[in-house]
Amino acid sequence: ERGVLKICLKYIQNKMQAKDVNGFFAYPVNDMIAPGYSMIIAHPMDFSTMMVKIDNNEYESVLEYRKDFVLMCNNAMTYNRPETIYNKEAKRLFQIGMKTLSKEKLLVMKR
Ligand SMILES: NC(=O)c1ccc2nc(N)sc2c1
Repeated sequence: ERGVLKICLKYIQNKMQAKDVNGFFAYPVNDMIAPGYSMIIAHPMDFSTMMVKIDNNEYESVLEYRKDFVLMCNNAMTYNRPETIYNKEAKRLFQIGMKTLSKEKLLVMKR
C-alpha cells in the first residue's frame, strides 16, 4: 500500500512543482535572499523538503501531504507582502493545489 501512496505523491508533486515556474518554492528560503525569514516563519516548507519526506515515507496520506503544501503557500503569503511576485505566486499555487487536492476528490480516492 505504501508503494502506491509514494507513487501518487510523487505524481502530485511533479504536477504541482511544474506550476512553480520560477522555482520560488523549490528549495528552503534562506535568510540571505529573504531577510529575517527564519525569525518570521516558524515552520518552513518547500518542495525539496516534501520530496525527502515522500522518499522517507513520512506521509501517511495525501491529506498529510496537502498540509505541508498549504503550509508552504501560507508561509510565502505571510512573509512576502501582498504586492510581491512571491506572494502572488503563492496565492496562484495555492488555488491550483486546492483544486488538484480538493477534499472531495481525496474522499473519493479514499473510498
Ligand atoms: N518562497 C518564498 O517565500 C520566497 C522565495 C524566493 C524569494 N526570493 C526573494 N528575494 S524573497 C523570496 C521568498
